[in-house]
Amino acid sequence: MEALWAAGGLLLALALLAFLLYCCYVRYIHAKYDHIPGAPRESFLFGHLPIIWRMVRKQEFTPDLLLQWAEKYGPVIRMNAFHRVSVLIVSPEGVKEFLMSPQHPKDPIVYGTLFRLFGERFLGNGLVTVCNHEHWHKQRRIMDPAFSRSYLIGLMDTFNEKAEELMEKLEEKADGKTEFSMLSMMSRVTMDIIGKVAFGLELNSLSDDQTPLPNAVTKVMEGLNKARVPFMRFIPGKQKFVKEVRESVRLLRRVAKECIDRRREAIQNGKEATMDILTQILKGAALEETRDDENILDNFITFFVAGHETSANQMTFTVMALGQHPEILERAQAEVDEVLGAKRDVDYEDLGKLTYLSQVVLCLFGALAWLSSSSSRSRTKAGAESGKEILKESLRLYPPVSGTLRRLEKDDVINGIRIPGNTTVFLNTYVMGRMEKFFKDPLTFDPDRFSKDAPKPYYCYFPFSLGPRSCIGQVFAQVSRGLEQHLASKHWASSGCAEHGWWWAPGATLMPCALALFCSEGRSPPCPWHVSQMLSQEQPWYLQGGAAGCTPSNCPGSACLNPNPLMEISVNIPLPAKVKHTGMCRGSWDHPMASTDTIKAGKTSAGGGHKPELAQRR
Ligand code: HEM
Repeated sequence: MEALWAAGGLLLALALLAFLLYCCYVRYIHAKYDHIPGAPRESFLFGHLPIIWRMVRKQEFTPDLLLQWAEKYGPVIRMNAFHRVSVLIVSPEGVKEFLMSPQHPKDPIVYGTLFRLFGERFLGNGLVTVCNHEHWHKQRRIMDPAFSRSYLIGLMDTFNEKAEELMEKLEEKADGKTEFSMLSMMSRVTMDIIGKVAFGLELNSLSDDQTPLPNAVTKVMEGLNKARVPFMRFIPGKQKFVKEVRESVRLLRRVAKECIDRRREAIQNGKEATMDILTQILKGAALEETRDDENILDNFITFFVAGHETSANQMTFTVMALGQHPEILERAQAEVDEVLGAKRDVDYEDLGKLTYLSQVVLCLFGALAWLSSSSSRSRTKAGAESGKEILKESLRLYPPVSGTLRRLEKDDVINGIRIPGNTTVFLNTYVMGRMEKFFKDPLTFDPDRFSKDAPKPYYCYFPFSLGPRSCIGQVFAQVSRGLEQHLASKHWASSGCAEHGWWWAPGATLMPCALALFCSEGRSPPCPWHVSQMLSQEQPWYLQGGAAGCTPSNCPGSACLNPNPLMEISVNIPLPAKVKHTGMCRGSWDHPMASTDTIKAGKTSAGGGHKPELAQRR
């Protein structure tokens, strides 16, 4: 017994000693980095983590904290977590240094966490996550031709076809009553397009939302967002979810394998291989000395994940922004009318002329052409002259991928501040895109800031990243650029609340949350925040769409011109019986293209993310 006590005591003493030594190490790290400005640490050990945890708990939007820090402590800002220090850099000099040179690899500590998802191999060593430069370069060189101009010209038919399918779906829904989630529509169309053009798969997720592969991708994205919660995998009550995510990852890899086997067989049987991403992946694999099938599967998943959600989010954000700015919408419409006229399908050559939409590559324009040709809008030159800026501006304020991380291996000096080697460096386009220092009046949506005569935002704007590791799918992403036109021409729009702005779900990518919208011309939009409040209130609520500070007591009755029975349809969650009346005021949102947002955020799988302060800054 005594021996047991002694052993226990010894273990305790050793643990204490280890802890003390660890504290000394943390102290040493603090001393090494404390010359770099940063917010005060909340805790010796946890550093700045408690601030972030608190925000995550309150479902606040963490990139806004970085923005505050950048403005207060920038351009080089220290962030502590245990013995690790990351440095956020918000200077063009720093962005240039870290993104343009292959000398600074992606940070393996951060990207390594995407190798597996809840224990299942996920992105592995695919193109986004691979950190070893040689390995990355070999893969990228082989994939690049799949994104060349000649390849993209060959894809026009597919894009036209998918665009038409989407437009048919939207037309079907546009009866002024039917509710649907715009984000989910965008997600499905981008998934169908990537499936087809990258891997020759007909997913048909736009017409059938029960197809297994798209559902698995959605589940995996949800898992990716939730995986940020520490020890999520081991939390009781989350086991079912974790199991579903793991099964989805396995399903993706299984489908990938079948698809690859089919393609290999076809090639062996002498069939001419389509020049798509899969062919390129296989070509790359064939050049390797040892075949690495797992790496092929990594890339299959990488393209699905990297390609579809980012594009869908960007499309939806842009649609929302256009909904808020009818005058910009009109200019965009004018351009499409002018360039496409009555054409139904769009040629590759047309794309260059749609300057407003910045070298649009994908042919959602096919449908747009048709839609705009049926419109009676007047044709002006204004749109064509100023067009291409909208999407750039949308990506400035709402970049789906907010930033990227690099590893600084040796000491360096940026903006006169010495950064020690072996540090994670964080470059963030969301933060820089919202700083007054780089963009005048940064929270105003103003596409003209990207016009051809305006000063170029060098190294402070990088929604597709910059340099060698920039987005290979940038041109694919332009699929979105037709969609706004369609939405423009059909009076689809979305809205936010003057008080609460848009909802965001910070996750693997930035995604808009309050996205279920339906085409309801002439109807004023309710504010998602107010609807959510209404749902959680005890007393009956009088909903006053979009107006700030609306309460049952101050609802000015007569202002509620538009008692709206459809409100109940437009809210995803069944309204409690106690909601007696849902009138909507004709307030600042009352413009001819008003439509309705409904609540998804905070109550749904989107993860919720709401930050009231955002609104004032939009
Ligand atoms: C609006 C849409 C998109 C945005 C905003 C976007 C943004 C980005 C960003 C910021 C990166 C760098 C990531 C990092 O440094 O960790 C990236 C990389 C990448 N993206 Fe995209 N992307 C979009 C669409 C696409 C599409 C459609 C595809 C595929 C068809 C794609 C495939 C990739 C790949 C493979 C990489 C890794 C490139 C490399 O490291 O060589 N992306 N993207």
